[in-house]
Amino acid sequence: MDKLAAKYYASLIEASNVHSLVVCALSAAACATSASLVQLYLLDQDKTRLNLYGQCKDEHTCLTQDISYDYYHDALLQYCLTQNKPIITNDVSSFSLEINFLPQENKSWRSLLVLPLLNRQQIDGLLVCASFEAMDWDNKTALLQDFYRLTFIQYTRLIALQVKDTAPIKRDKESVVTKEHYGLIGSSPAMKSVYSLMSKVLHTPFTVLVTGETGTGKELVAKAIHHYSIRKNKAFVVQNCASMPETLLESELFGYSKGAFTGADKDHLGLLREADGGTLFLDEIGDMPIVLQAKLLRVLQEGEVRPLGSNKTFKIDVRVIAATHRNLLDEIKKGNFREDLYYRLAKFPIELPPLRDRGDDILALVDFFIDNTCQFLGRKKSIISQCFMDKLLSYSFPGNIRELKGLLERAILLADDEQLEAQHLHVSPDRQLTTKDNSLKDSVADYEREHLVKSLRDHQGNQTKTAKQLGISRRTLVYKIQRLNISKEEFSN
Ligand SMILES: Nc1ncnc2c1ncn2[C@@H]1O[C@H](COP(=O)(O)OP(=O)(O)OP(=O)(O)O)[C@@H](O)[C@H]1O
Repeated sequence: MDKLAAKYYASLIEASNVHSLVVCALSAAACATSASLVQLYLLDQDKTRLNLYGQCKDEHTCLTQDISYDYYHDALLQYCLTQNKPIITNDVSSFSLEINFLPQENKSWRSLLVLPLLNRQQIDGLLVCASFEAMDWDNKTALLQDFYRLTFIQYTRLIALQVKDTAPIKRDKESVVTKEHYGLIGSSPAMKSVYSLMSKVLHTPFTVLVTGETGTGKELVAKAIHHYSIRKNKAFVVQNCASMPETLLESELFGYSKGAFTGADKDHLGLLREADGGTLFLDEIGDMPIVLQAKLLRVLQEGEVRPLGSNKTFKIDVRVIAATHRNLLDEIKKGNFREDLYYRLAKFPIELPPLRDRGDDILALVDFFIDNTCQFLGRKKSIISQCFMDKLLSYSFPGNIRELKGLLERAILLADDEQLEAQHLHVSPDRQLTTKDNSLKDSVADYEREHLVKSLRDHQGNQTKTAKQLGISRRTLVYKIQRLNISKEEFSN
């Protein structure tokens, strides 16, 4: 990197948008390491999702289309993020763990470097370098970390500039993150019931069980409960119970003392103690091994934890929020989940509705994600064509909000300009709503049409007043008028 440093540092400083910044950061790493593959992952604002921002493969740099990367299933990446330790090996095949983040190639990957990237003492991302040859990367880590520290400073500056440039963006009322919505987007009746439940449990120490299909926002709700509660200044600790083997999960959760097992060369606090005073979010609780369920129940009942290999117990004050997409009552019947733990966890259940039951929320979410993605990419805000929106609205979203977000990010990247057309939306045809659904859709549309026309008539065609009465934004109203093909004659007296 030394020789190249000047060139890349200069490009870093000169980058005028996030896109060119990422390209520069990837090229610099590829050049410094001579790796065949360089990937840059960044954590999202909430520090829960890892997004693949771009990769440089065989000197070809590109921003990726599959932005969100579900790293919970990659123990290696999780390890680097949680332990803040790089992984360097010249024998990738010796790992017993599956490495899903490296693309399948005809040859086998031989060397791997996974480097945690620090931004003001916090881990904000990971740099992955891989090669088919043996490499000597030990002496590159400090250089790369320094370079990326500067990249983060520049990144923050560019984002701030973008925000300033686009201000004042007047956002729709429903896309504004309001306090009563706890930072979540959506004001459908189904979501309002969720907010009401959240408001009841916020200031209690109750354990909460958040259920709902995958991608409905269970983790986001857990985080909101923490951030709006009196525990907000203490830790919010996340553990996915499906991503680790039983013994590792046990030592992660309960901690261990030095010498408890081979390799335990120092005391390990464990997540329950790390979350003391704060909140522990146990995702995919339905997948927790049954032996650990019994141990967790004991901790919840007694309010104390005993690390592995220790005879001391420690008092803890932790609010546990658990989440699952499984039906725990079914799991109890199958013998996979303890009934006593279920009743302990489900003291206060919150069920999140799937996206298809959230009515107009989809419009607010689309607006929100498009805004965020375009801002991040330094692009003008995308314009949605009618055919794009129609295709979107006739899709059933099995992956819910996460899928919606991914589809929009991909569409924005695929579009050559700011206009989003139907061909930019890659949805599986067998998930388009069926004819049967369509007849229901038509009846709903007929009813909606009638209701809108009446409301518009009542307000002499005044859109602001009509939107206010209907509890939607003016922009949504305009969109609906267009979609339902309502002409002016129909509501003017
Ligand atoms: N109401 C919302 N407003 C804005 N973004 C949301 C909302 N709900 C979910 N999201 C976004 O959708 C994605 C998925 O959310 P999250 O991870 O919380 O879902 P989940 O139900 O926990 O998923 P899984 O079951 O797969 O663990 C995240 O990027 C999250 O930020």
